[in-house]
Amino acid sequence: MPGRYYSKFIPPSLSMSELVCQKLDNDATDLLIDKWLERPHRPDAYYDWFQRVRERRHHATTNARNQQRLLWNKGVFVPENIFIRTVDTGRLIPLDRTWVTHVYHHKSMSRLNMMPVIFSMLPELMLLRGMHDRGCDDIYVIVTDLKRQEMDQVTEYFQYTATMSLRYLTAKLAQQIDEELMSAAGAFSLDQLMELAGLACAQTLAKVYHKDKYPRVLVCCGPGNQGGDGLVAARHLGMFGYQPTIWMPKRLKTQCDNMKIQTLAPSDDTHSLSDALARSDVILDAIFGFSFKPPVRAPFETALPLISSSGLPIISVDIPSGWDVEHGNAEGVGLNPDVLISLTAPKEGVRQFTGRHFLGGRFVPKSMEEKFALNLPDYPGFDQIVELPQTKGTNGAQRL
Ligand SMILES: NC(=O)C1=CN([C@@H]2O[C@H](COP(=O)(O)OP(=O)(O)OC[C@H]3O[C@@H](n4cnc5c(N)ncnc54)[C@H](O)[C@@H]3O)[C@@H](O)[C@H]2O)[C@H](O)CC1
Ligand SMILES: [K+]
Repeated sequence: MPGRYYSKFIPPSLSMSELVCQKLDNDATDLLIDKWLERPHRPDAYYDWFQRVRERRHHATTNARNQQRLLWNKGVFVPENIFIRTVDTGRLIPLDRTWVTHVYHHKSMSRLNMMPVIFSMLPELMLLRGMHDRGCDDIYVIVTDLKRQEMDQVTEYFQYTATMSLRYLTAKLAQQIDEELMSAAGAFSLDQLMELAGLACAQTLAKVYHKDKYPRVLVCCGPGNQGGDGLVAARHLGMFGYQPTIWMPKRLKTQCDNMKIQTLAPSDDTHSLSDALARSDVILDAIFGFSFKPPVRAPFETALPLISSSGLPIISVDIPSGWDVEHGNAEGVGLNPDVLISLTAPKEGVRQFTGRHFLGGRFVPKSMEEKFALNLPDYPGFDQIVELPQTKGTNGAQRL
């Protein structure tokens, strides 16, 4: 992993490591298991359970079901050098952190007292075994070739994320922070904030959708400040070499006109939107932000389904339009974007968002970050955006 970037909010993942995956045959697996069983221990429920796991494995392979595999690379096979991978993400997790984050939560382990073996590998393997019982017979054990110092860094990452996590904002808190940014505590003007927010949106789009393949960006702007973010983003996208078109049923903005960015005539019908969708490669959804209150009103109640049915990739600003700021897409009327760029801090409603998730709004003073316990991630280098880990929806077990 040397030289590869990860931080407290960008977890180390399989793609960052140079694993040599190896599939063990049954004899080799047995040898390894026997070696573990030789480790000093008192025979207990874990020992029995692991024996049963072994038997089941033999039974499974005899019946030509999925093979059990241990995967590792050339690293030295010692507990300090071992990560496991969770079944539902592609993350690598050091064993000691796994104990905290997963063992306690696994139903099948609840009847056992786990404390005596907290530092042992065995329950981890059983845990994995138990987790995989539902879907497959593989045990994924990944031995890395990380140096001690790198292991410490990764462990530090997990310790950090176990104790701190990014705060998700309610609508009220988002509004309060917004106001505070424009009070003496932040001393920003609305235009300044919007400029930085719009730049972050444009950077996110450019990072995910390259201009050679997705030159025609349809920027859909709503009636509030988020619509302003969209206009700023359109201007930056124009500067970056994209060909933005603005759909903004409520008002016009001179800067974009000056740049000859095509703006569809404001209108409450959605014909112009339908036409524009047919001529676009990607959509920037800057319709509703944290002041949205359902249900969706005209003309957006027609516009959102039109946008969804276009099949074009969508990047949403702050919250996918149509989602309740705190309860998400419970009503099912909102857009389902591929990418989300949250501003300042993610909103409660997007906890379940499974696409690529970026954070922008690199303008929050440290004092405000601490006051509101936002636990913001570090922005890399001079970027206006930082990508957050995807919350769920990827199955690491299938990705290796
Ligand atoms: N600090 C920051 O993070 C900054 C974020 N910015 C962006 O501003 C929006 C919030 O702006 P606001 O003007 O408060 O609200 P909206 O953009 O969400 O728009 C409200 C707008 O929409 C209308 N509306 C509300 N509900 C409905 C509905 N059901 N149907 C139709 N229309 C509806 C309402 O009447 C208003 O006109 C935030 O999300 C960020 O994107 C700032 O740019 C900079 C600081
Ligand atoms: K939005």
